[in-house]
Amino acid sequence: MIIGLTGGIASGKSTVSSFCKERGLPVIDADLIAREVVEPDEDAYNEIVKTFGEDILQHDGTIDRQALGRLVFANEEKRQKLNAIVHPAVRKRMKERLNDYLQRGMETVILDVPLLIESQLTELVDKVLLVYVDQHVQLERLQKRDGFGIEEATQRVESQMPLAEKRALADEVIVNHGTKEETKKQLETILTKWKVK
Ligand SMILES: CC(C)(COP(=O)(O)OP(=O)(O)OC[C@H]1O[C@@H](n2cnc3c(N)ncnc32)[C@H](O)[C@@H]1O)[C@@H](O)C(=O)NCCC(=O)NCCS
Ligand SMILES: Nc1ncnc2c1ncn2[C@@H]1O[C@H](COP(=O)(O)OP(=O)(O)OP(=O)(O)O)[C@@H](O)[C@H]1O
Repeated sequence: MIIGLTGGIASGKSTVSSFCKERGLPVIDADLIAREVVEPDEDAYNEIVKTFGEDILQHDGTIDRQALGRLVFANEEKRQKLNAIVHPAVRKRMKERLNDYLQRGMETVILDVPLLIESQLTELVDKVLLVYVDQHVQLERLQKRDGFGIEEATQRVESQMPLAEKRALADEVIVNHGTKEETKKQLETILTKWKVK
């Protein structure tokens, strides 16, 4: 079974995916792959520099993620341009990793993809598991974790489909308002229901 783990920025996906890893389940993390495919020897890196200019580079030539983030989350057209460069490469590498795991005989694989629903990647998965929080909790946790002000945090949250809408498209929902322990219990209940070993 291929499980698509999704949510919104700072909703708690990494928290849930680390519980899955602790339990021995293989997790493919789209955020990590999105970092790999923009390293300096990759095609997407050259496209990004061509599109956004050298101002988004650090002294060592790697992409300054803070600077690029400030640009794209303040401008929808720029965010779409970045998506058009990065997403095909992420999709390709995710499929390769998934095939590797399946060939090695894994019965369950978790795809941790923040934009699973927005990017129509649900076709890759058998079940969609959503990590949900109310928007005020999401904004508070995002500001606390990344040190953003309310304006920057709001821009990032609003660049994604509202979690309330994603809820209707998920097979199961973990509500991540309580303690991390309570979240872990919800995950266990769902995995048991899905007969994941
Ligand atoms: C804009 C970038 C440079 C900011 O980097 P930064 O290190 O600050 O954030 P990071 O990559 O860890 O992402 C944090 C969260 O932001 C959200 N997010 C990232 N990219 C996007 C996007 N294009 N649109 C909406 N939300 C996004 C996701 O919820 C993600 O989990 C980076 O996010 C990026 O290259 N984004 C484009 C690729 C992408 O869509 N990645 C998401 C999964 S494929
Ligand atoms: N149940 C919880 N109670 C309190 N804090 C939490 C809880 N779950 C997650 N957090 C905190 O909220 C922040 C966001 O969680 P996490 O990093 O797991 O989200 P994410 O969905 O993976 O985010 P992103 O999409 O930005 O990568 C983190 O600082 C995390 O420690």
